Amino acid sequence: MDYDPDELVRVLDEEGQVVDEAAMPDLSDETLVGMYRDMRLTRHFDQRAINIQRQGRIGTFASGAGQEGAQIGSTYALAPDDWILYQYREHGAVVVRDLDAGYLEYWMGHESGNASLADKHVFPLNIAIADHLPHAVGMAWASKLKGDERATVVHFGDGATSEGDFHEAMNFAGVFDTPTVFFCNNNGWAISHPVENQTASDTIAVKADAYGMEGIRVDGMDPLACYAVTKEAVERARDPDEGETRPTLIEAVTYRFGAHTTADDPTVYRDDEEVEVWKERDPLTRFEAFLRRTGRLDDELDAEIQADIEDHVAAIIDEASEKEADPESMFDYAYADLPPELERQREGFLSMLSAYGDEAFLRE
Ligand SMILES: Cc1ncc(C[n+]2csc(CCOP(=O)(O)OP(=O)(O)O)c2C)c(N)n1
Repeated sequence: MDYDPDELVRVLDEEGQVVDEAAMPDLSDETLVGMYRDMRLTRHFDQRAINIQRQGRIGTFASGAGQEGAQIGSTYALAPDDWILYQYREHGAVVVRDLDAGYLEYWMGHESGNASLADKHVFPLNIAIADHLPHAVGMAWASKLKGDERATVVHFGDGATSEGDFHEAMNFAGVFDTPTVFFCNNNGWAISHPVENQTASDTIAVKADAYGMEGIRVDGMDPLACYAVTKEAVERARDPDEGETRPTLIEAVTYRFGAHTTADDPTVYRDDEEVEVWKERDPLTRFEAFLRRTGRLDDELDAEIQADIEDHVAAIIDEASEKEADPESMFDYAYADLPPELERQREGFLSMLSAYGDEAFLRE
């Protein structure tokens, strides 16, 4: 699937010029600069997380670099108590709801990290692809039944659209008119599979037709366009005047600049030239150019923002690093009662730990 700007909803082009004045969201200067700060914070967090993974302080990390415009633009369009369910790469959505040490704890192997998002109306991270889509529809259905006028936004990748859960969730949402915003981050790849391997449809957005809902294809590298289409989708979800709620499928055409995770090497399946072409469309660079051109950002403010986000990320890394890892806890959260085979593995693991300490991890 190509990136053809003429076929996407856009507000800004690659140079940060406004290409569609009518679509320009009505946002204060403070909010626009806030969006930029959150995008930079997300990119910086991402880089630091990869660094500390390399130092052995995180198990595996999924970089979201390149996708900040889609994540932050869409999340700014929500009310603070709208629900967010995300996959594992959309750190920007968490950043908008306030990034703290708890989030990093998840990546450092502490179950407490998952629970840290509950009071931010963010569900725990979801590794099992597309499993969270039916949950998102259920959550939205609950809002509809309660009449609390909350929308539920669910993030997933292009690969997730090949799962049965995607189709079941879309079907249920269409039939029961749940206030769900399906936000597909089409970053071109599902690990080593290009999006062309996922579907024979022309686009992902077109699938909305089959389920009787609106489908929108937006430039995922343009935070303002992502804001605008999500705002519209969220309004359609709430519809307070009519008391009717409607779901929407948004396809944000974006790109993952880095590896699938720190356990992956993308050079074996995709060309460096492709990455370079997409880097020209970097959402951060274009948004920065827009803010500078319109007099909302200068070197002084930029340096202030950079210093502030560096301090913030350093502080949460220090705080999260103080927590002692508890390797035994890896057996704790999948089953209420461990099946005999896992119980046996747990016993074996504990006796290795007591005999060899941390060396136990290095033994065959
Ligand atoms: C149900 C399930 N099947 C397979 C996997 C292995 N897996 C992990 S990530 C991934 C690719 C997902 O791609 P996509 O949905 O496009 O999201 P992206 O990683 O590109 O953000 C797969 C197949 C999994 N985690 N869950």
